[in-house]
Amino acid sequence: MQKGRNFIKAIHRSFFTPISQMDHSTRYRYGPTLKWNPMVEEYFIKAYGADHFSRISAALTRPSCYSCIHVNTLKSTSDAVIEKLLEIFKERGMPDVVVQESATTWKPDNCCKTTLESIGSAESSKTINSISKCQFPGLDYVVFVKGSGPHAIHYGYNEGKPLKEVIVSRKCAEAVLRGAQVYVPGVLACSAHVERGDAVAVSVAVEQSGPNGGWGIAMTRGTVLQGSQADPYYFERDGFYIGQGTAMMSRAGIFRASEGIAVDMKDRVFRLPSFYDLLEGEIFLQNLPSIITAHALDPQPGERILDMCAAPGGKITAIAILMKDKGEVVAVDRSHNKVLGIQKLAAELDLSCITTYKLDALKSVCCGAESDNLPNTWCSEDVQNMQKSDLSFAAIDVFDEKLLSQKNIDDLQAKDGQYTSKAELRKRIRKLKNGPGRNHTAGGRVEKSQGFSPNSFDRVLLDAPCSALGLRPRLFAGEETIDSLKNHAKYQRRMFDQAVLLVLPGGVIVYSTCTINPGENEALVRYALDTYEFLSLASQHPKIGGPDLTGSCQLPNGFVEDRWRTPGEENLVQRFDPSSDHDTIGFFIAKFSVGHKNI
Ligand SMILES: C[S@@+](CC[C@H](N)C(=O)[O-])C[C@H]1O[C@@H](n2cnc3c(N)ncnc32)[C@H](O)[C@@H]1O
Repeated sequence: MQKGRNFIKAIHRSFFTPISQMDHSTRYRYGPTLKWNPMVEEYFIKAYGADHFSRISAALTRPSCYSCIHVNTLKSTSDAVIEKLLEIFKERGMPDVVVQESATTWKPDNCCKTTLESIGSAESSKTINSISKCQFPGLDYVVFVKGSGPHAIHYGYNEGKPLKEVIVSRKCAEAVLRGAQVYVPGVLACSAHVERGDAVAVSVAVEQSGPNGGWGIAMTRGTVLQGSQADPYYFERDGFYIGQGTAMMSRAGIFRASEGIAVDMKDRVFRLPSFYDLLEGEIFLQNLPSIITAHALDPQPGERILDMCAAPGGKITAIAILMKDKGEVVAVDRSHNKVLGIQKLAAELDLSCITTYKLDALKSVCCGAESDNLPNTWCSEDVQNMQKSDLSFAAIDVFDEKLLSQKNIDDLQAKDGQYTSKAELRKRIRKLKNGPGRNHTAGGRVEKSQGFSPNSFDRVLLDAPCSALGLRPRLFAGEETIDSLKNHAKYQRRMFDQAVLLVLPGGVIVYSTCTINPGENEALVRYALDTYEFLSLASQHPKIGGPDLTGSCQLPNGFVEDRWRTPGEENLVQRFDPSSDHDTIGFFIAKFSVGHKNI
């Protein structure tokens, strides 16, 4: 840790510019550059071309400029929802929200500036939000609410009078950019003498590369900011200001409390209305590509459907709604608490056709009598070993080390009044985060599944755990290495093998990810078609995403070699490009028709 701090200080010194020579007006702005692992960056530049990749990289740092609302058609209609939302916006002091003719999506140009230059110079303007029904065929139950940004914010900097500031963690900042408030655990540093009610500028500390090639944040929670160049990450935070808010606690209070809102955000770089707790059961927020994934599966009422990685449950509930709640929809996830989350969402939406199980998707085929004649690989040691070593694979699943902060440890030690091992503390902190645990959950029970018989589902969705490099907004992307990307791909192929066994001949498999990594997308499709000759790519409706990448990619050092689609097949998949006009997250959908199985 000390080494890292010295390294950061060295960087500070080497870039030191006397304060009088700095142009502070450009410092307090939002114009981040995404950091990648250099090898991964080189791979993506090869795959996309330098210009295209730099557009993708810039788009990832911004949220989509609209919120996408899925209306539960079993309970309501888009028209009714639009009317209710207008009423709610009026009550919230936004009487000028207008209803627009149906929209496809909003081009970023119309609401969010696309280039870093324009981000830096964007003028703050009054937000006129609009609301409209989606125009894509079959998606009239989707409602878009337009937001705006990036806005230049006047933080009130005066020469010689430092701003009161708060530095938040990256995860916290990404949530704030999506419309959240700043909560106490997200605050890393705060100016001296901040009192409740003070206006504070909010910036983010993003991981920096350390001397040993890793990434880290060399800052202790509770750091005092002086508003000078000696402050931690002073130079690195240039262009990483996400808005201004009112401190809801004093500086001391923020670092003493364990929960609550620390800063009530009043002026945000991106203004997107919050839908928290709104019209529960009638609507839920869902990315457009996720909605389209459910359509691509084309589930029919009465069928038996499996979602192998179902939590938090967005796609499986969308599927159940498309099936009019008729049929058998099986939702599995390996996480007990996440399965409870699916149950909660299904109950909220009043869906009764969904059955949930805790199950490791790598073991989803039951290896009983029925499957005795399967090739060894399906239940082999290989698969079991992968499960043991896969903890680091599920990027969006990672345990939040932040919770193991010294303060949390101190609090728990103080409560106990005795020494407790770090492992025990970890367990308890996880409980604090995840709730009381499997045997003490309020209400729902989670059943464990032993797996399912081969050829027992009409359709299977594999919305695979992935590197999540398409999720927006994202302020750092350096954690993924070429090796970790390869591991994701291995894991996904093993899961796909299980999907192939479970689906009936004549059935459908839909594979999707929220990453821009072709090694987890196009390369999986190549693997599937090369391994199983009875699979073929099927066309998808509606088709909104672009074509996939064709050809192959090999780095000069031979590290990555991916074979992708062959020309002619590329239009059968949907690749959602975050830098495209649709302004969605980065996403990939492939749909396979299953012919007569010869395994
Ligand atoms: C991309 S998310 C799925 C999102 C979900 N389909 C939705 O639309 O709400 C991936 C999920 O896979 C789960 N997962 C990861 N590894 C798994 C495994 N081996 N078996 C089952 N689920 C797994 C994670 O817990 C995570 O919830």
